[in-house]
Amino acid sequence: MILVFGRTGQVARELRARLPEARFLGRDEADLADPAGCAARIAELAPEAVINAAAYTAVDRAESEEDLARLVNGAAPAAMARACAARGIPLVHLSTDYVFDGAGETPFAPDHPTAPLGAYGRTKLAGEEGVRAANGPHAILRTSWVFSAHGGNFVKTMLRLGAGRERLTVVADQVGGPTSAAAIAEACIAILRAVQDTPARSGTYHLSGAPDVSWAEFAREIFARSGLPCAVEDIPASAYPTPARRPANSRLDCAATTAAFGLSRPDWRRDLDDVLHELEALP
Ligand SMILES: NC(=O)C1=CN([C@@H]2O[C@H](COP(=O)(O)OP(=O)(O)OC[C@H]3O[C@@H](n4cnc5c(N)ncnc54)[C@H](OP(=O)(O)O)[C@@H]3O)[C@@H](O)[C@H]2O)C=CC1
Ligand SMILES: Cc1cn([C@H]2C[C@H](O)[C@@H](COP(=O)(O)OP(=O)(O)O[C@H]3O[C@@H](C)C(=O)[C@@H](O)[C@H]3O)O2)c(=O)[nH]c1=O
Ligand SMILES: [Mg+2]
Repeated sequence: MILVFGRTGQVARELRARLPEARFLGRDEADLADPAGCAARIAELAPEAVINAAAYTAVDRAESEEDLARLVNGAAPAAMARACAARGIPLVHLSTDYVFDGAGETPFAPDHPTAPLGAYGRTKLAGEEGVRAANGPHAILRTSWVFSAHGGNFVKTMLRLGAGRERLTVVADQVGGPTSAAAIAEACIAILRAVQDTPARSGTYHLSGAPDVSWAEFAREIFARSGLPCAVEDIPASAYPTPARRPANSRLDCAATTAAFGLSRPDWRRDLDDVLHELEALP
C-alpha cells in the first residue's frame, strides 16, 4: 500500500484520482504540526512507499508564522524520511522554486545553490535537507506555480477577480513555469515507481510546466482561454507589495528529470484548457 500525506490539497486530490488503492491521510489523521505523529503513522500502517503532498503553502502568511511553517514543511518531512529510511521504503517529497533567490534569467538546475527570499522557501528548504539527511531511498521533486480546478491557486484567483472587472494589474517581472497538479501527480507516481525499483535514482529533481511566462502573461492566457473579457496590465512587483518577497526568476531546468525518468515538461496551456473545462462542469 502507498501512503500519502494530504487529502484535500491540489496535488493530493489528483493523486487520489490516480491511486485508488492508496491510503490518504488528511489533517484529522496526520497533523504535520506533529512530526512524531506522522512518523508513527508510517510505522503503524507499514506502507510500501510514502508520498508527502501536504505542506504549509500560504506564502505571505508564513512570514508571520514561520515556526508553524517550519514544523509542517521542515520537521514533518524530516521525521517522515527517517521513518521511511528505517523501513527501507521510498519517500517522494514535493518542494518549490521558492528555495532559489530568483537571480538571473537562466533556469535553475537541481544542484544550483539555494538561497530562499522568504519564510516559506526557508521552511521548504529545511524539509529538503531533512529528507536528504535521512539517507533513505527518496525523490525530492521541485515544481512551481501549481494550478488545478480545486483548492486555491492563481488560475482561480484570476477567474474570480476577472469576472468583476474590465482590467487587472498583474506582476510582469516574475517569470516561471505554471504546472498543473495533474501533471505533478503523474510525475510523482512515475518517479516513485522508478525509485522503488532502483533506489540509486534517489535525488533532487525539477518538473515545471512549459513555456516559462510572467504572471501577467499567465493571466492573459487564462482570460483568453476562458473567454473572460478582462484586460491585463503589466506592473512591476514593486507596484504590488506583499509580505513575502518572491523570486524574479522561477525558471527550473528540468533536463535531468527527462533524462532520468523520460518525463518532459508538460505544456500548461493544454492542462489549463482541461482545468477550465473541469471548472465549467463543477456545480
Ligand atoms: N501550490 C503551489 O503553487 C506549489 C506547491 N508546491 C509544493 O507542492 C506540494 C503540494 O502543494 P499543493 O497541492 O499546491 O498544496 P495545497 O495548498 O493545495 O494543499 C496543502 C495541503 O496540505 C495540507 N496541510 C497543511 N497544513 C497541514 C498540517 N498541519 N497537517 C496536515 N496537513 C496539512 C492542507 O490540508 P487542509 O486542506 O486541511 O488545509 C492541504 O491538503 C507542497 O509540498 C507544496 O509546497 C511547490 C510549488 C508550487
Ligand atoms: C492576485 C494578484 C496577484 N498578483 C501577483 C502577486 C504575485 O507576485 C503573483 C502570484 O501570486 P500568488 O499569491 O498566487 O502566488 P504565490 O502564492 O506566491 O505562488 C507560489 O505558491 C507557492 C506555494 C509556491 O511554491 C510557488 O511555486 C508559487 O506557486 O501574482 C498580481 O500581480 N495581481 C493580482 O491581482
Ligand atoms: Mg498563494
